[in-house]
Amino acid sequence: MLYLIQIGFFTITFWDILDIIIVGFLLFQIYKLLKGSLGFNIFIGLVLVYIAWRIVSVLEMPLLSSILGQFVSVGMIALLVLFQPEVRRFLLFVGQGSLQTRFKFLQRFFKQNQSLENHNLLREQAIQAIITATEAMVESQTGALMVFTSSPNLEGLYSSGVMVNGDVSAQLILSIFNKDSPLHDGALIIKDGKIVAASCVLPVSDRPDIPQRLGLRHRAAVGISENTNIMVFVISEETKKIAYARGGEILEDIAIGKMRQLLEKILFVT
Ligand SMILES: Nc1ncnc2c1ncn2[C@@H]1O[C@H](COP(=O)(O)OP(=O)(O)OP(=O)(O)O)[C@@H](O)[C@H]1O
Repeated sequence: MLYLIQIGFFTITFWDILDIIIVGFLLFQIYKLLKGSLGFNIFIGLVLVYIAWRIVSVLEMPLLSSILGQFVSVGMIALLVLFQPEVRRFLLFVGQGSLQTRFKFLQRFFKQNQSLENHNLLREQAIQAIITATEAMVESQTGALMVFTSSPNLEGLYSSGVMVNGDVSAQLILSIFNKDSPLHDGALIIKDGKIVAASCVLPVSDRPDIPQRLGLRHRAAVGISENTNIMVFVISEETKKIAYARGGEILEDIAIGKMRQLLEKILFVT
């Protein structure tokens, strides 16, 4: 036996301490459950009877001890009957607590996996939507300017256009760049996989080395990509070619497969 304190015949062991802590915890939980209810007074009454029984037992008063003893043992059954709803609540609380802790890790693991799967699915859908819209615009010789960013400091740019705040879909992109749409002029801005704004005016690059054949749409793509981490795709209305601008440089006439590869690299990568 592991003795912690021993004063003459009076000894306290480690198990006594643990016993007191557990009983204290259980009494506190019962107090929390019954606080404010009528059952609280009954509970206090029963606790007092129990304490009295323990005292008379220690003092070796047999008659009183056996009466109170009977009362306490019948009292246990009465307690269960009287506090049936509270006991149920208590057991539910104990069971729920331990189950929750046990499964918390698994829940977190599955949640993380699920959100990663959702993220990848959304990303794949967004890339496919942009590719589908691009193919359709190339086919119909529709000019387009699409800006991709994750920078939070572009408010100035949005203010020149119209806020959209929509999910990326081929239909939405095609409707925006449709020649009859009031939003077709200017740039579409996609931030973190969302279409944030359309019809935005971009700063035009004045670099002298940009080929003369490239007009304002391409120069605006180069302009916004200079000194920023912004990537831009341009679809030429005139030549039906796709161009890609980044870091102030422009790659003309990229294949649709190359565009998909670039989108996979830049579009809300985790
Ligand atoms: N500063 C700008 N910001 C955003 N979009 C612009 C800007 N300047 C021009 N554009 C867009 O470019 C269109 C004009 O394109 P323009 O023909 O001059 O350019 P381009 O580079 O030759 O393109 P394309 O090959 O499609 O003709 C405008 O209708 C407008 O939609």
